[in-house]
Amino acid sequence: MNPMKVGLLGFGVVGSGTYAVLTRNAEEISRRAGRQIVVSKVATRTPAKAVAVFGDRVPVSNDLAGLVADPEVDIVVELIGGTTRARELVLAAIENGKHVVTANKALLALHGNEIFALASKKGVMVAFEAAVAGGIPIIKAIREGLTANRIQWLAGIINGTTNFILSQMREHGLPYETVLAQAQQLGYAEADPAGDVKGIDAAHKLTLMASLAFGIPIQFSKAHIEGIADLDQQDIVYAERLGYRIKLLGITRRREQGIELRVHPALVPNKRLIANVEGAMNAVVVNGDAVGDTLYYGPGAGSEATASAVVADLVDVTRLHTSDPGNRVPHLAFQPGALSDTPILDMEDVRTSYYLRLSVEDRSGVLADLTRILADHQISINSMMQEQDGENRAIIIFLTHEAREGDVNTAIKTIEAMPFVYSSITRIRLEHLD
Ligand SMILES: NC(=O)C1=CN([C@@H]2O[C@H](COP(=O)(O)OP(=O)(O)OC[C@H]3O[C@@H](n4cnc5c(N)ncnc54)[C@H](O)[C@@H]3O)[C@@H](O)[C@H]2O)C=CC1
Ligand SMILES: N[C@@H](CC=O)C(=O)O
Ligand code: NA
Repeated sequence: MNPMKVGLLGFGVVGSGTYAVLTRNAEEISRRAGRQIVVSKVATRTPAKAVAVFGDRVPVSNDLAGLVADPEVDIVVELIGGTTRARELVLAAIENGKHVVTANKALLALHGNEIFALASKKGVMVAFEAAVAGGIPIIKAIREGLTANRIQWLAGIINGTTNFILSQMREHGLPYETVLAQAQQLGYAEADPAGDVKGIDAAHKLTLMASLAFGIPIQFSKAHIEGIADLDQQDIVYAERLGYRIKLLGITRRREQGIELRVHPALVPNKRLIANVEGAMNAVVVNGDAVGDTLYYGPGAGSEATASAVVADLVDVTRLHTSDPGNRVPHLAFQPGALSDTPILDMEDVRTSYYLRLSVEDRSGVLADLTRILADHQISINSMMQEQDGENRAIIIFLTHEAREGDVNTAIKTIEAMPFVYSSITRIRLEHLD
């Protein structure tokens, strides 16, 4: 049988890893796929690196539009990143009847609905395992392995850079800026790490997982996104003393009124497996009504780890490309005509627990006033800690039971206006993950 011909767009970290894995494991991959999968063409902005690898065995150019139009290419692998040029090329490839494999979570979070609709119309596959949690086969797990379940919620550490930063801050007590520079040096962070530290990269991945879990269109613009830049070292230390770790979590949960879709730092009980995921590793917990909790752990980034997912998609596409498009696994796990219009909840309507830290005057009556204000806003205290903070000052930390975010916001404003409160309140959500 003729080999399946792959056109590679981009030859950076993931592009070069994809070629390395495809080549090294060629024999096993063809035994699995039923035929050989070969890179037949490469197009990238600066071809020198690829030319050095391919020599004259494979044509390498900077003609990306030419590659997606080439009748000899069966599958286009988009690994250039970004959302403008990548969108044009992916749509053109689909228009030309080619299957697409991409690692580009930003592209799919912003333009996935359009891309999947066109792909369904054209009867081609767009595979994206590498786009969420890199090498962890989480798309496969949610879309196929858990298909019997009504998924209730999922939560994940889905950005390696921020998890590395938080781990280093906790273990070595280093300030945020120092650790971020370290993450950049080690190559975990992007050249511009803003998307990582602001939580945007995690929100791209979470938005895709929410669609797969709940059968809703991709709605990145409705995600609530907070990053880790404002986290204070002292809260990492207090959290530890209270039996928690602070993690940047992506959480999506089905509620009666709608779906929560949020990325923010959170205290997680340190007895939870996910609280012990350290460094640049990723992990996702998925809760289904039949199976209960399942946990997926592994490298969310890196050249060959991400390539592992890209190549798995290539094998899937190779196995399935002659199948009836109507019988393939739907892009978003649910049939395109069966997506639901369940709304994404406003952050004000999210319910969770909270860690609240504030500095107050140390005199009688203060605690009573604080607890009264919290009670007035339907916020019930689970536990509290108090310690001296210089003369006549005390630091108070409340851990609350589940409360409505909007009520917590109002209570915080009321408390901050009290004359005996010396600081703004530090509020970090607390997730029991049950
Ligand atoms: N690096 C990683 O660990 C992971 C990356 N990804 C995703 O994989 C994709 C690729 O990432 P990397 O390989 O890390 O990036 P990279 O920056 O190492 O490589 C990008 C390649 O595409 C080329 N390129 C970029 N823009 C281009 C344009 N407009 N026209 C022509 N060529 C262009 C570059 O010259 C380079 O060869 C991105 O979407 C990224 O988000 C996903 C999971 C993990
Ligand atoms: N910058 C990302 C790379 C993979 O998606 C991360 O840090 O996780
Ligand atoms: Na993955």
